[in-house]
Amino acid sequence: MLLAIDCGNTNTVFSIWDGETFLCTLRTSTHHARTADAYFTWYSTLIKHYGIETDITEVIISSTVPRVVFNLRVFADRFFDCRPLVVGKPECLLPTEARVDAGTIVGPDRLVNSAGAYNRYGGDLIVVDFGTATTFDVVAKDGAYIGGVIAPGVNLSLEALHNAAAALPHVDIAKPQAVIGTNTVACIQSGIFWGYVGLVREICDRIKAERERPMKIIATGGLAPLFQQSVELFDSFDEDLTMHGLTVIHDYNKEHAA
Ligand SMILES: Nc1ncnc2c1ncn2[C@@H]1O[C@H](COP(=O)(O)OP(=O)(O)O)[C@@H](O)[C@H]1O
Ligand SMILES: CC(C)(COP(=O)(O)O)[C@@H](O)C(=O)NCCC(=O)O
Ligand SMILES: [K+]
Repeated sequence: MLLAIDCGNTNTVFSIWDGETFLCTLRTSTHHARTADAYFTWYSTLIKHYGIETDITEVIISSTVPRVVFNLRVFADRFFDCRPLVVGKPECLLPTEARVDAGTIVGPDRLVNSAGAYNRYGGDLIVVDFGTATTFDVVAKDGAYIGGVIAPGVNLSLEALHNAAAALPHVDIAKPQAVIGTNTVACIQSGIFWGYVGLVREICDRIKAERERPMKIIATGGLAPLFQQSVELFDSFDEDLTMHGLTVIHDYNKEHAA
């Protein structure tokens, strides 16, 4: 069985893949100082709680936070006696190319999303991931990641308003009743919600115009459905796209191992 780990700047997600389905998905906050022992304590408690029979023999990691990789490597080695595959490291082969400026280190989550999306939907895609940052990954006809867009994440924008303006409270994102807010919370929700609808639409339209072709828009990340329910922004919402991408990259490396 494969343990796939997707470490973002906010959350770290573990999923167990038995070759056909994800048996479970566990989520913890990302914290670089968490030790291998602490990961295992958390992990084994939840596995026991859910009563899942596991036999982890392989681990694959994608991390947008380089500092956490060391402890995750020790975790894989100590508790599963295996050397994890780390996306972005030279020994981890990718099924598709990244055609970007020389010297650019693309976020591994974006390479994984591109590989997962190409496998499920084919080429000519825009993958929108609502994480700490909101990323747009452009996938060419042949599956190559050819660049994209990085915008501040929804929650990050809400936090930035609260942190910088003394009179603005912390607000959770929600679809506002109207565009014109008649109280402070409604005003902030409107600014972020409708601002993001505009941001996503404008960026996707401009990418399509720049590429001069129709493209499918695939959304992932917990906040995508919130946007989709009010306006048609995406062609598909794919909750486990990053995890799927990790299994695709894992399979590719098994097939092509020397
Ligand atoms: N279903 C959801 N509803 C509301 N907020 C969510 C949901 N899923 C994730 N978030 C929030 O969205 C932000 C990004 O989360 P996540 O996708 O886990 O980011 P990352 O991959 O960068 O760690 C975080 O602030 C998180 O709390
Ligand atoms: C853009 C990101 C911060 C998004 O990370 P996330 O929101 O998933 O935590 C990450 O993909 C990253 O650090 N990228 C490096 C630069 C690049 O992709 O071009
Ligand atoms: K992510």
